[in-house]
Amino acid sequence: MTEERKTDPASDSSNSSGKEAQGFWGEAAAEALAPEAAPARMRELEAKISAADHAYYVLDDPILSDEEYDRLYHELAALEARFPELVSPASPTHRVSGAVREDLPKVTHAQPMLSIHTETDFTAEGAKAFDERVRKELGLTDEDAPVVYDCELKFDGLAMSMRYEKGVLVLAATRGDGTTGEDVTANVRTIRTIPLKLDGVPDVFEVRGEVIMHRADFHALNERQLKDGKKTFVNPRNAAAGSLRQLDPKVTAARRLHFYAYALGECSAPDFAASQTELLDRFKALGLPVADMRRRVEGPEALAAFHDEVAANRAELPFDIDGVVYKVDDFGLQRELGFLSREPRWACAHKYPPEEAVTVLEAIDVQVGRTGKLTPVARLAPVFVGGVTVSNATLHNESFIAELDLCIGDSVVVRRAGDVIPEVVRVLHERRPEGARRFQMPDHCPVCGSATIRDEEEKDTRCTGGLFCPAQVKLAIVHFASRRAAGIDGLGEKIVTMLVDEGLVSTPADLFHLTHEALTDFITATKGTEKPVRRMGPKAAQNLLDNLERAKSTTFARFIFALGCRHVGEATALTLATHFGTLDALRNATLEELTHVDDVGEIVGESVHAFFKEPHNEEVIGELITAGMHWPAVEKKTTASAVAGKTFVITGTLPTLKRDAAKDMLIAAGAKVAGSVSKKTDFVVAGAEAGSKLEKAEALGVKVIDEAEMLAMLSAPGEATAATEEAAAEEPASETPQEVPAETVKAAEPVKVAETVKPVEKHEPRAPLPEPIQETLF
Ligand SMILES: NC(=O)c1ccc[n+]([C@@H]2O[C@H](COP(=O)([O-])OP(=O)(O)OC[C@H]3O[C@@H](n4cnc5c(N)ncnc54)[C@H](O)[C@@H]3O)[C@@H](O)[C@H]2O)c1
Ligand SMILES: [Zn+2]
Repeated sequence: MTEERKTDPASDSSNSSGKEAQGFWGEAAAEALAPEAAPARMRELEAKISAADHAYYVLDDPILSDEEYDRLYHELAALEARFPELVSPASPTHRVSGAVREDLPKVTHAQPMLSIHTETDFTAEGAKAFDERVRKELGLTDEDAPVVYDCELKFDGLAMSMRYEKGVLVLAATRGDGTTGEDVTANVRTIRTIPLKLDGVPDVFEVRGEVIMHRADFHALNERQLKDGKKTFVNPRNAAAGSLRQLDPKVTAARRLHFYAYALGECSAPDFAASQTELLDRFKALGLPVADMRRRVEGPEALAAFHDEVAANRAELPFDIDGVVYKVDDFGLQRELGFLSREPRWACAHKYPPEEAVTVLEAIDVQVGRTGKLTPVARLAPVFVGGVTVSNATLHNESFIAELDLCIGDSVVVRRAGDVIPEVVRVLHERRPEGARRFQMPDHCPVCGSATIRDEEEKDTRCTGGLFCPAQVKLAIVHFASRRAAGIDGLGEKIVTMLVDEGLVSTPADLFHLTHEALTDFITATKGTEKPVRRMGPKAAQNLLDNLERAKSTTFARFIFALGCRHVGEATALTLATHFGTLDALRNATLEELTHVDDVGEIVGESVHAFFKEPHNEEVIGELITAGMHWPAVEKKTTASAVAGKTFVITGTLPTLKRDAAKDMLIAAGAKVAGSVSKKTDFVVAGAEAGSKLEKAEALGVKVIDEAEMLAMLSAPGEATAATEEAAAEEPASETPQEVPAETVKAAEPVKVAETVKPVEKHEPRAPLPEPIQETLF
């Protein structure tokens, strides 16, 4: 770091480590500078700071982040301390920065408006340093009582002075350069929380405080600006300044500004208040807005405690603050302490680490989530922001990168507020280096190498190797095993995690190769006791194996649903099963054939097509069939029964059928099955102990039937409706298992898969898959 500074004093963007990261900003750089380089560096810093001041105070459109500005400022101040003979009379450190807009009327302040000293140490040491300085100035020793302070929020807005004469608001002015400000009276009158009249105040009464904009209003304003094709504001502080320093009060009125009072300017009653606390209490009693978050305390520990407490509650405030302010409470002591150039000695700002910082985007990595979503992640040159060193930030998706117009190599503004994950919020396009590269989403999954597919609707890119990709395998197996998919009881997330982490299973097909020995094996416990433990108890293991055996006999629709192909919910699985009839027909279907299936459409069609095209998936599907998964042959079209198109609700315990089975039968016959009774319900099938649903049916006059009547209806012919049409209408387009209907089946007994069937060759696309035997019997 030191070396770097020596050889490249102009490098302003390397700001990552060491002393500076703890809040000592540019001072380290100043210490390291060779004396012969000082004059040039100081002139350079003055020019940079002046240019930044102009952009910030006059144009309300900063060209540096606050963190960069403060670092340059502190470097200059430290150089001035080290080389006093080189200090320029026009140095920006000597004046209250700020300037006035030429087209606004000017006001000379009756009393100058000053800045305040900033503590550069963000820790409790900052509070201690201030207290020590105050005690020293006052000549206090350890024997003396602690100093009493008033602690306040440091509002991040712009300072403003309001003059009341005989209780009437006659003038409002911005701080400007401290001596001369801008007359913004007409604009200030539009701020609703500011009283235009005050009762019982001295004849001349100047109230000073901060004009701010709430974060919510700031975001709304920027949205409006975007919509109207106007320039957006960088932060609420600049938006507040831009809104107050306006030629047209109507614009200010529309911007919803707020004001908080914290100081007294000229006042015709010299004894109006004896302390800062009393002043703020009196302001409040007069109806002036005063922030509640303030405290009168004694000694440096209490200052630091206030600093900490406000930090913890900062995110909940509706507006931005950039620190807290400590003020010696007693006005007598304040007078004694006096001023040092542009700053009172009796106050200091104790800031928080900046929430925004500038750094360089070094690379973009891609992570694959549990659902196969590819997420680009920014690899940043480490930067100290929001109190921690940040080197990664999520970039969400390709559109986010496009909207930011972000290239690898760009300088970016990173924001980290509170516990919120760091974000890239802006690109400094004017700093784009030569050779900056655009990012492209990879066309193959970085984890498993399967092809990726772009989902236009959801604006994201996904790995298509759902059955194979290690990033997705846990969720894929949990879904595969879920009740209305393969229906393997006892395979919840916890067991699946264990099986995958222990290396026993890496695809759903591996489940069928689990053995009792492997499941009940002893493993060394990693946490707590060193005693070896069993993976599973013998009984639980046997249950799982039995359930796996049972799950081999399934239906084609359940099988399709279990594969977990994106956008294929239960209803789509049923549609695909009835439309294609066989696994071979489905996996060989062209994109065109798929998108022409009723209720499938383009997005689902593309997803299914990509899924079956991916050799890795095909391999796993082959293994599932070889392992023995089978289903009865599918009857492609059905004659509708009397229940087709009707809506049923099932309630209570039916005498012979499980509710799930009854539901499957109804759906397969083209009925809808709803969860609650409404006017749209055609029939309620009630069993024993039916409760509120039955009452509701009776109240609404919905026909109530029993299981026998339902079965009779199922076997009675109805109008010619295709069963699938109705069922597919309620597509739950999600990845999570919901209610799945079975497809229309022939009442054939499941037959075992022929043992002679060979598994598909690995990685060989379109090699024939082993067929469940019923289908080859056709
Ligand atoms: N990004 C840029 O290019 C750029 C340029 C110039 C200045 N800045 C920022 O502005 C800062 C300097 O601005 P400054 O001179 O106004 O100093 P400051 O904002 O750090 O502190 C002084 C100001 O604090 C405000 N304040 C808020 N709450 C207060 C309270 N309770 N009591 C008293 N005062 C309170 C007042 O407006 C006062 O003028 C820099 O540290 C930098 O962060 C940034
Ligand atoms: Zn993958």
